[in-house]
Amino acid sequence: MMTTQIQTTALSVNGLTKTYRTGRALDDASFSLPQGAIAALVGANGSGKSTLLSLLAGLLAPDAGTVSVFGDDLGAGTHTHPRVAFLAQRRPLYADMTVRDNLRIVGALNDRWNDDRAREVLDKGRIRLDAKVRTLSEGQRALVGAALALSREPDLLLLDEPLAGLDPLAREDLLRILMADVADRGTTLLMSAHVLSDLEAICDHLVLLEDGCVRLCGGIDDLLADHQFLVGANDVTGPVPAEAVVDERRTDRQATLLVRGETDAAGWDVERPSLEALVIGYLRAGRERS
Ligand SMILES: Nc1ncnc2c1ncn2[C@@H]1O[C@H](COP(=O)(O)OP(=O)(O)OP(=O)(O)O)[C@@H](O)[C@H]1O
Repeated sequence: MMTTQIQTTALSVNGLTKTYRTGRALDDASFSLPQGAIAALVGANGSGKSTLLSLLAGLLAPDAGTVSVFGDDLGAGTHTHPRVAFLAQRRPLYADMTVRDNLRIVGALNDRWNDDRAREVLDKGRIRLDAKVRTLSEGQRALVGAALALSREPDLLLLDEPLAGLDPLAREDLLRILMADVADRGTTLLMSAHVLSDLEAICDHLVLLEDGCVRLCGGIDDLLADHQFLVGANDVTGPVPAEAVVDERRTDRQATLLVRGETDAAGWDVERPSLEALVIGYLRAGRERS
């Protein structure tokens, strides 16, 4: 018997726009993520990633556009949603208090709270409850931040550069804990990152921002299948339509084009991009445009 799987939309963003006094940080951004997606949010410095995450977390009010989380509209002002947790880049913890007191305070502030979940995460990270937060390393603090976020049992977890400043082992610990949550609870993750090699193995969706606009988004397998590198001698001009070319590199001898969609590649060698190469192609093209 055939079964039809109906995909629930975890997050739907439409025309989201935010302007600071310094200028427009997010410009008519639209995308959606299915429930259970593990999505990487990438873009150059200043492209709007933190602004987008703060808007989705309901900590900033948009100038225009809508955000819907599991079908609930967040509305126009600053509204947090009980099914959403946000781990901000600066990991807001009470540094002079113990880990236990941090849990107690954040637990008291949230209706949805599972203290056992926090203790489980801290235990996995070998972090003592009576340790003062200020005595913890960067990696340990990241785990405390993750414990606080995961104990709210979010269905959508937003993470702003969760791996920044962590050594490879601490990154692995944090990713393992996040992935266990995804496996246990089907949590949808959207996390910003600069180092894609960390996320390549675990992410299945990508959202790429360029100057506040969503330049690329979708399932990673589909995006990779829809792009190719065409490599040839520098004098190959080939029948590639200009609008298909995302990025073009030329050295004295060789030309490399990143193209989107099926094109006639006669005269070129065709290579499939890795996720990192695809993202770098878009970022480089974006930098040249700006
Ligand atoms: N509170 C603020 N007031 C004024 N301008 C801001 C504020 N926050 C961000 N910006 C500006 O908005 C733009 C987007 O910034 P944002 O921090 O969202 O980008 P980002 O992609 O997260 O950057 P990074 O990768 O460096 O963390 C930048 O030009 C930044 O200078």
